[in-house]
Amino acid sequence: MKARLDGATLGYGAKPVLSGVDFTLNDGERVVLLGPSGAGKSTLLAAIYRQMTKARTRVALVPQDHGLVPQLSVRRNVYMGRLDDHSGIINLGRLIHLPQHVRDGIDAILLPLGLSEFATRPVEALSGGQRQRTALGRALYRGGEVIVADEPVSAVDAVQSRDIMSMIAARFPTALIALHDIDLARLYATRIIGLKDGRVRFDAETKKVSDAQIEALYA
Ligand SMILES: Nc1ncnc2c1ncn2[C@@H]1O[C@H](COP(=O)(O)OP(=O)(O)OP(=O)(O)O)[C@@H](O)[C@H]1O
Repeated sequence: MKARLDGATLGYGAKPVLSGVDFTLNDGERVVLLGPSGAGKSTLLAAIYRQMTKARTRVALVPQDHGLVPQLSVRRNVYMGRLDDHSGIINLGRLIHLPQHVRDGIDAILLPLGLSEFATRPVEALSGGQRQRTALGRALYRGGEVIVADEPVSAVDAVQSRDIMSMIAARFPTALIALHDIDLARLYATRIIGLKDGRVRFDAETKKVSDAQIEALYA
């Protein structure tokens, strides 16, 4: 088991966003969260991410806003995925010069993401889809037991989306991902959770979730 909530109430102020949440993320699962905008997908992801980092599980995160440093190059933003593997002094040095072996490791990640030609470009000069792929690159470079990703393919095309989800599946044994694309969720997830109106509406193996259940989330 990677994380667990028992009847949790999650939110930001007096009014909860989600209540009565029972949720377990098991090893080897690929769990996808579905639900309309504002249903609480990011809120649930954040709670699970916090719990796992507190327990010192190595987690790679793809936040919805990407969390990139706009002035730094694609390569350096990807390097950020492993900042906490090194001392401050090493990281400071690498801000100025990335050793060849580190560069090679990063470039191997950039290639399948179609970002090789942008390696030295500052993130602020990239398109939305290129930025999103940079954030994914940072997570793939980090690696770990789990990935937590908030709509990680919202800005890329359908073919790229499938390729990226395959890369995620190959690299991370366990995943918790919020998606908007229902077909992609069905293709990728071993389990789907539906959120609506402050509650978990269903939580089941993908093949046991009906189209009607999913449609009801967005009705
Ligand atoms: N930092 C915050 N402070 C206060 N309220 C917040 C904060 N973040 C989110 N909310 C509110 O919590 C609710 C759930 O937001 P959340 O981002 O979890 O939804 P979501 O399902 O991820 O939506 P989307 O699909 O649009 O990203 C919304 O009503 C939102 O306005």
